[in-house]
Amino acid sequence: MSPTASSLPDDLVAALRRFATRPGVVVASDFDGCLAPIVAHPSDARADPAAVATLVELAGLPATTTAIVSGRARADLAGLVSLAVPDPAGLALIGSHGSEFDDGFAAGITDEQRALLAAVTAELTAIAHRFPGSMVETKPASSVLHVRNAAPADAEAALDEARRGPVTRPGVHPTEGKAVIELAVIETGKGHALDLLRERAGADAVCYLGDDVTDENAFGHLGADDVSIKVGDGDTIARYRIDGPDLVGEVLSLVRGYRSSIG
Ligand SMILES: O=P(O)(O)OC[C@H]1O[C@H](O[C@H]2O[C@H](CO)[C@@H](O)[C@H](O)[C@H]2O)[C@H](O)[C@@H](O)[C@@H]1O
Repeated sequence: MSPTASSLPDDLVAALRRFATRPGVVVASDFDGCLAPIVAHPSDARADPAAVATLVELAGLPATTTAIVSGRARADLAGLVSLAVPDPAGLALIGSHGSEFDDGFAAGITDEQRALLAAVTAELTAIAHRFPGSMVETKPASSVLHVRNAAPADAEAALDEARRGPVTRPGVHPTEGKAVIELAVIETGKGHALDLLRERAGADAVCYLGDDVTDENAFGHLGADDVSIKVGDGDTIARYRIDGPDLVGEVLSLVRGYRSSIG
């Protein structure tokens, strides 16, 4: 298949062409805000089926590893991905901000951490009850206070209560994202997940797309031969930027086109 004209920036197209001709590659993307547009309720997020299908097709090419690296719990991520492509064979799904691989947790959870998570979840739930529109999402090693559907003043007050309360507990690792504050009881990092994918595949280069604060950690693990792409607005250390999730499918499709056309 030969790549066609693109609405992507010229320098990004050139970088993707160089990337696709490397002997071994990893192509990975964040989920929310990249493969799936941001929506009001986490359970309503839907990935672009064509973009996910392209990742699956890429995974079928020689020396090509593909992955979705998400902040979501892996089981939640797997459920949403299967709505787009029922059998995403070959596509690695990594949840909990890079900690939850197909083969289980990179780091185990101790009884002490489990107790801390229960306490933190109870505190966030109490905060959510006081601020209408807020809600708590639970994951295997973290809990998230969502304030996207709260009035602006309530949203800020809820986040402040979390920052002054459960965030200060020893052993809690807070991350702020898009209308959320997430409290984990283990250290997470999407960059570490990319390092593992690169190492396991013996890859020469990695291409990663991300839109949120936790994706900056992933971008920080990429080097000169890699392609880092920020999706949407906001400060970033990524080398390239595209306007929004609508263009993610185009990036993946271009890589597939270039990579399928090499001998
Ligand atoms: O790493 P990602 O795949 O981007 O996951 C990051 C978080 O995504 C979800 O929350 C975000 O998307 C929701 C649906 O569009 C939106 O309502 C929320 O405001 C966003 O923060 C997910 O719920 C979190 O668990 C992920 O950590």
